Amino acid sequence: MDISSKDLHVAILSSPGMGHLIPVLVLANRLAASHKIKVTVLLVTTGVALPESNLLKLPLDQSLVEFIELPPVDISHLVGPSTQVVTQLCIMVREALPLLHSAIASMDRRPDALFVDPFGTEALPIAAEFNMAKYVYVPSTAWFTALTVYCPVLDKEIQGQFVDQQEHLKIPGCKVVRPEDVVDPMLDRNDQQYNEYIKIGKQIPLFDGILLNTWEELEPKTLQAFKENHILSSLVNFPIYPIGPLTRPIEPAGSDPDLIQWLDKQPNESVIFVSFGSGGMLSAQQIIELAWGLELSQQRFVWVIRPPTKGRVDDAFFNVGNGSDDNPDYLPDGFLTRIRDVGKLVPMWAQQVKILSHPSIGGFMSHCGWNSTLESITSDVPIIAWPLYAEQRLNATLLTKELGVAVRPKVLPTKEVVGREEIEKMVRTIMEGKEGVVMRDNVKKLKIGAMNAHENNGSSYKSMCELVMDIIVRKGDIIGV
Ligand SMILES: O=c1ccn([C@@H]2O[C@H](COP(=O)(O)OP(=O)(O)O[C@H]3O[C@H](CO)[C@@H](O)[C@H](O)[C@H]3O)[C@@H](O)[C@H]2O)c(=O)[nH]1
Repeated sequence: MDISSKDLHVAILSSPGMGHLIPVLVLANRLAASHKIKVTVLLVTTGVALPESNLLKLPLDQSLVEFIELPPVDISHLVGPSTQVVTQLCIMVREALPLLHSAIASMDRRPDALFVDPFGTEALPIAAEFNMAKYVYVPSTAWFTALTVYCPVLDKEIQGQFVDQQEHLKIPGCKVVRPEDVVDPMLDRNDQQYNEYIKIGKQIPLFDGILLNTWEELEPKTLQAFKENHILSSLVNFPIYPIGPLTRPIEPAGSDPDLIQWLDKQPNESVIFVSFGSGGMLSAQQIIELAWGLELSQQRFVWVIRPPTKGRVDDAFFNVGNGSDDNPDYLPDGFLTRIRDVGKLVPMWAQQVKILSHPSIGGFMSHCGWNSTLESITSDVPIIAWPLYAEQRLNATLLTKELGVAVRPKVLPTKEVVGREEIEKMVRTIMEGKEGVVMRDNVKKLKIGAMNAHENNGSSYKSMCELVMDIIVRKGDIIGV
């Protein structure tokens, strides 16, 4: 019996958070649409509504993509007010593992492979029990992944906090990491999220391969380092599948037709879009500086606005779906009247891809979540990099220092307030300065490279075919053909 991709069933486990679910849905779509694979997406839920009801309609081929929301997990007895997001995510998925087990056990057609995101690596024994091939899907860069799998080595080599190191962190074969760019879980080695992160780094290499939402031409050096086994030196031929960029399609006609009509009336590349992902929030003082900076720049803008955070900058991560903000009384006096003709505020959540891909958008002030970054690149839009949490400082450094498609503030926005003059300057730089023209040119070249990667002979297309072939071979081994 010959097995083809049409005979395959893949289950994908998504941890909570829009930044995790969206890339999983997009991957599910791709497997179904291009390879006719049946896909079941299993989402770990927390009882909070998703901010976008249309999201689940994303699959192009509803007959091949099934979506299962696992029953909500309650972790309130396991966390406190100071528990960090990464720790919460790991606990949520851990608590959901028995639910995942029952969901798979009750499937009529047992999946041939289980994909998990980095927070789902503890599902490994479930994949083994059900004879499934197992892969980790990291919806981010190869650089971040290298840091994650190499962190257990750095843990042994380096004394003291990573952020206090005088020298850059070295990962064999890869670009160095500046101490100030380390991911959030590496900021404090005494916090539980550091231990969770180390555990993830140790577990990833136990899978059958890693899928990355990047492409060969974007990160050649780091991908080469993986292939030549510099990073995972204990393993021979550990497969890496750079299958990106996978980005969500433009949202269907939706909630804010007035905004799109307004954008239709603006000149090409004249509007800056300001949004900090699904979880990003700013302090009260930073919101005031940002409002002034936008106003002083005299550029048109669309700003996804949320109330000031009372605590952390990632405070909206688990509950953005619950909020509303119709009364932004924290903005400077008279701001709304003064910006009436040039600025639009969208409370809490916007149709980001629809906005970014609109011809009138000429810049994106972004927290540099990797989905937002890819959406910006594939819409030809240069970036003001405003990293807040997770691996976003690494992404901002990649965008500014290596790819030349972004500017960023001199200070880290999580440490100091970025002043209105600097904001004004950055906005003008990308919207009307010479540097902005260069960045726009660079981003257009990146977009062409990204599109080529998905062509029939493109690197990501080939990588995806190799992945599908790997699942077929493993299924063949199991059923003995
Ligand atoms: O108003 C909004 C805000 C966000 N989005 C969408 O939500 C997603 C947000 O994803 P991302 O930009 O990656 O940010 P986060 O939600 O913060 O994502 C988390 O997950 C990413 C993938 O692992 C990491 O790169 C980030 O750092 C991490 O914070 C994107 O598709 C956006 O288009 C909207 O559609 N409307």
